[in-house]
Amino acid sequence: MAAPRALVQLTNLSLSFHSLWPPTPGLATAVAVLSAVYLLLYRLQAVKNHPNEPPIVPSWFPFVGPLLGMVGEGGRHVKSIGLRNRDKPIFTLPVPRSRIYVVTDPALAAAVQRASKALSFTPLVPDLTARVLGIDSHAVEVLRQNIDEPHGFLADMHDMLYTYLGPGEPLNALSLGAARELGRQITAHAAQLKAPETVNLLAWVQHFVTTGTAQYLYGPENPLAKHPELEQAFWDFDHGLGRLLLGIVPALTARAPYQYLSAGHHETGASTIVQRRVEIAHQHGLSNAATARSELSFLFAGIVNTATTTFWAVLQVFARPELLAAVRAELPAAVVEDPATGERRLSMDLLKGACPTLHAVFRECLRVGSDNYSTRLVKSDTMLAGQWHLKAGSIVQIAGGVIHADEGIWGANADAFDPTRFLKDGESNKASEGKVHPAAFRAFGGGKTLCPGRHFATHEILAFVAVIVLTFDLETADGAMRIPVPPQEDRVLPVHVLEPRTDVLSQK
Ligand code: HEM
Repeated sequence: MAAPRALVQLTNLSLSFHSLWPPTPGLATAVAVLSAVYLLLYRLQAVKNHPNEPPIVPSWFPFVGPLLGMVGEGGRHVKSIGLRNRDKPIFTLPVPRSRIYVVTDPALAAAVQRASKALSFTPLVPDLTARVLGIDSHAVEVLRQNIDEPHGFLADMHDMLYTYLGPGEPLNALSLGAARELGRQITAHAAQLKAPETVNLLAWVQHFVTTGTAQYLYGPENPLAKHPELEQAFWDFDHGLGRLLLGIVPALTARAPYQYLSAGHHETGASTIVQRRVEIAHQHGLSNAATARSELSFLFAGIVNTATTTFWAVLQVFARPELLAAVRAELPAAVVEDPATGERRLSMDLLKGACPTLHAVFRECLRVGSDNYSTRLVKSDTMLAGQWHLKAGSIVQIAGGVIHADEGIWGANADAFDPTRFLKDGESNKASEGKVHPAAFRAFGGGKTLCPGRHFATHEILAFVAVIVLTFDLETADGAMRIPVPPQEDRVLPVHVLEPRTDVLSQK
């Protein structure tokens, strides 16, 4: 016999329920079994693997709850669990047949970074790369060889990147190339402006950074210059990355980068760092097709964080007249004049030291906007900081978003945008006075995976924001007095600095 349906009638806002009670015997049994299974799973998830395992935060949906939460709410899900459990420097989220250990304390984050032999990101790279970039099985095998040993593909690439992007001549040359290219694009754009122009600020900045980065990294024959439609495809890829990581949509194609490599354009027009990357890929036996896909990850690393951080820095400065005035007042100290030609140009060397407010804005944008997770696989059972037992095969995530929002670290105004916290004479200058743990600033990750591009990104972004601030005035498209700053869209996997939840339309 079919169970009677519950009927809800809505009449003049009064509700009349026809109850399922008394239940049929079949329904009652099903409910009893489901309840028992639920209670069992709920209790099971709270059972520790080891007495010293970090405290377990149970999920309302045992085991799969954290994964469902990440699919539905992105990084915000784990961040909100972390913020509700501030008393726990590390906690455990049980997931099917594994554990996720979430670290929310800077000192423990530093301990994770130090334990790089047992806690490593690299074993996760081959599968993630295959999922996101669609590289062939031979390339995946190459990535798997000598993981965490010298002379594997990943180790060689890692060492080369840290050498070429560390302080020194190659970094200076690349920074200068980037600043010149972005400066050239902005100047050309400003020169053709006859009347105020209304733009979507994020898209506007993204355009310059995308085409500029492709140009200075890969040269004039770069795929984006040859196929302008790829610019939108690149950002579609970016916005689909969360789903690619979760394996939800099929991998992309990389035909244009393949054509670029096959024609040998990297040998003639690309930056030295890209030439070295292609060399290493070929030395390890990667085909041009796999190398082309692998390069997409470098283009991605070079573009997305830079574009989004530049957007926030420009917006935050123009949204606060007093901040705009302060930044404009300090910029002349970074401008040098060529005595021979009288030509005035920004000095990359002077920019960071001579413009502390601009530098503080940059760092505060990253603190507020970066919810990234530094992820590690537990390769063998590990006692972290002599206190916490981490089980082999589990995942450790350092929750940047929780650490960046911690009032205990940043002060009572942790949720506010306040660049003075990074200024020596600032009002809330805990950070600049060295009272903040060095591992609390998570925007560039840390330890072995610390972003190799951080020096370069700092030069590039400071120079780019400086050029925009010196070249344009910005006002809202609707003529409102103040430029509003929208909240961040945090319901995504935070694969890079968060974008705004709503568009910012402004007039230049
Ligand atoms: C504001 C700009 C940038 C931010 C916020 C940023 C942030 C990050 C973060 C959080 C990671 C992962 C760290 C971890 O897992 O612990 C990373 C990795 C990386 N970044 Fe950046 N990045 C920026 C700009 C750049 C630029 C401009 C480049 C290159 C030109 C670059 C190249 C890389 C590379 C190659 C990796 C992977 C390193 C590895 O796995 O060994 N980044 N970055």
